[in-house]
Amino acid sequence: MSAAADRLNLTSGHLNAGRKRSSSSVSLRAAEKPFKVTVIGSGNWGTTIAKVVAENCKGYPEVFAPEVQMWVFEEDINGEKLTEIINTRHQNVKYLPNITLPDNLVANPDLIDSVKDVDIIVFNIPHQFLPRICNQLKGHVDRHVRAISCLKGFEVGANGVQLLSSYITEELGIQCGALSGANIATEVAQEHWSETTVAYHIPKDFRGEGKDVDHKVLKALFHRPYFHVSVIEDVAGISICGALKNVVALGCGFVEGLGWGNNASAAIQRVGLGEIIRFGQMFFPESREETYYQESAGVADLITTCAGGRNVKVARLMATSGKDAWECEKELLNGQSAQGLITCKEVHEWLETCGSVEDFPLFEAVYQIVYNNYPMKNLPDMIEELDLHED
Ligand SMILES: NC(=O)c1ccc[n+]([C@@H]2O[C@H](COP(=O)([O-])OP(=O)(O)OC[C@H]3O[C@@H](n4cnc5c(N)ncnc54)[C@H](O)[C@@H]3O)[C@@H](O)[C@H]2O)c1
Ligand SMILES: O=P(O)(O)OC[C@H](O)CO
Repeated sequence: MSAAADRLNLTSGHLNAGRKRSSSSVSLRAAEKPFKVTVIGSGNWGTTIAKVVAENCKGYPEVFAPEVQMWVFEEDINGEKLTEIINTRHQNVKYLPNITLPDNLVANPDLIDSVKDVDIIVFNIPHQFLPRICNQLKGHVDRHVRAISCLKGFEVGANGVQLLSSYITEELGIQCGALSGANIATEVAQEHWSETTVAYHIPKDFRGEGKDVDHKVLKALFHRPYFHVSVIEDVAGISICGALKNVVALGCGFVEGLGWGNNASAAIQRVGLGEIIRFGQMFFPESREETYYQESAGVADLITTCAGGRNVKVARLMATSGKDAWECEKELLNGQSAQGLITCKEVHEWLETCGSVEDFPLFEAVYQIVYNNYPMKNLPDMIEELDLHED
């Protein structure tokens, strides 16, 4: 095959849509051996991203193996296994109902079997389950496997506060980037247009175009006509925003539930964006400030989450019902997770460890409301009292 002939000219609608920094070329080299892809996770976002990935793997057989495995945490749904329902009726009736999934997406309840001979793993589970999943995967994933984390949260432990992509790299010894954006799963699943950001550093042991994963491969894997992908390098920036916007969304839900309206919600988002950026500057200086403003994973995700995400809904119900966070999550989400409830505790623990709680009054207020029943009506004072700019 000639050098020209072994390059795929992906349609301009595929690789060239929108402003793109990493993939101005439309040409993508056919893989020597098509990349085999597995998605770990089958919740609301896990199933949606698996649909996106399976559509592209079917569309680009020169680059990807058409069959995509999706690891499913097995559940019994009215006497039937969830995996059987997905594989026969092509719907995830519990976590993404009324969306038809591609028939090349195969649900697999066996985690280890789902990553057999895999080249690319897409992690997409609620982040509290990541340590157990990584523990199970240890020893079963080759060091040349590449990964993308779609999770939103942090890992806080002996190593301080860690990005989940770094945690995956450390636990499994594989290169891992991240995908994050203004992406309410059901809207993406319904193929309503949205944007996202993928961030990935090319590793030192990169084996070459056509043999290894690069920015163009990642764009081909995730970009759809209804899901426009920007590929950048700032893994830390997009991950910080993705994790912390969930904490800000809880704050928005509280003031909305109290009936304070749009001005109060905008104030929380303003303060929240400032704290997100400060968190990045203090603890992840490699993150880039422009990512917060320019990328879908930045302020756009903050806006969409605060408008219609699960965290805001849970916090709103807490305010209107007086019930605690866990009751509200259970009542509203049918087994899905409001990640901000866990993230605000992780952030609090980390900030306490490094004596920086007072630098992040909104994050701290949200933590105190969720875990220690502080009255939400005091939120403005809690932010004001600790305001660094006060004389
Ligand atoms: N849903 C969205 O709109 C959305 C959008 C972007 C990013 N995210 C992020 O993606 C990540 C995954 O979210 P999601 O919406 O797919 O999940 P989800 O909130 O729908 O959670 C349900 C999933 O958790 C699984 N689960 C339950 N118990 C488990 C266990 N013990 N071990 C492993 N898995 C278990 C369930 O089987 C199910 O697949 C989160 O970090 C979330 O913040 C979500
Ligand atoms: O429903 P949430 O609050 O988990 O937010 C969903 C996505 O993260 C929005 O991009």
